[in-house]
Amino acid sequence: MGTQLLQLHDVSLSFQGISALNSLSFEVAKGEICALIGPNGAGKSSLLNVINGVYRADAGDVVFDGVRFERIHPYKAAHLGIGRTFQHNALFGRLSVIENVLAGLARHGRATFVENIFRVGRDPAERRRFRARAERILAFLELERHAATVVATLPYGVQKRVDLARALVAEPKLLLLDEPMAGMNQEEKREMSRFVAGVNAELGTTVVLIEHDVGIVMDLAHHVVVLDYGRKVADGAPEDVRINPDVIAAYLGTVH
Ligand SMILES: Nc1ncnc2c1ncn2[C@@H]1O[C@H](COP(=O)(O)OP(=O)(O)OP(=O)(O)O)[C@@H](O)[C@H]1O
Repeated sequence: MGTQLLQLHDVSLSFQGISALNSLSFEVAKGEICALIGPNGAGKSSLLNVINGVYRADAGDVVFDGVRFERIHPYKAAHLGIGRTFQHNALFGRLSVIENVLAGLARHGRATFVENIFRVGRDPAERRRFRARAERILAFLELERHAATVVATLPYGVQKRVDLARALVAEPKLLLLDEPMAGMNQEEKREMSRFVAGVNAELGTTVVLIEHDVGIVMDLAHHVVVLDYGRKVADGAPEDVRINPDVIAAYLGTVH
């Protein structure tokens, strides 16, 4: 798929002497969907946290869109074009869907988050532009009819899509999704997969996602990286990774 958008070189990270990532290297090509899989505690979330600056690696470096860094502040990562959703719901439950989506632009404008959502920002042109962006993303994710709905009243699967909208409204080049389908039933998972595939194909966003459901991963991802105890055990096309004996031993045989 052409050039690399993200490269990790020998990244290591440990917590109080316990290794979470062990000299990990891999690359993500521009325009692909890359899935990170591996048993619980393998280091998947830690890896996303290093890429977007929540954690600082002990060693190694990251190159994103031609910019090399050993450490990066999460604000800077967002400005460079790295978007993120979290494993646990980080939405504002009492605010509406559009207010939550506007919160995804808080780091990108001149007005503060509160000014934006309550429409009292300093710059009316910016406010209009942000609202138009939020409305476009809601339409793309088929959330328009929920725009004014308080998030906490929506079904879980729809809330996860609002979380996706909030990450996407900033128009990231790279979208990091931490278990976007966790806790969903099969129908919700299929629906979410369809939206992630649509974001990738139609908006051109490169995606790195963590997902435990191997069936979903095999259908959705172009590229799969398998971690075990902070090390990479496989890296390749889904059809090759699926038959790799190390993967079967490390992951596919593990019950979650
Ligand atoms: N903030 C932290 N403080 C201490 N240890 C941590 C911290 N974050 C992660 N770890 C440890 O690092 C290792 C990797 O954890 P991580 O959450 O990255 O794995 P994971 O593959 O995302 O797991 P899961 O599938 O359960 O989310 C684990 O041993 C975990 O206990």
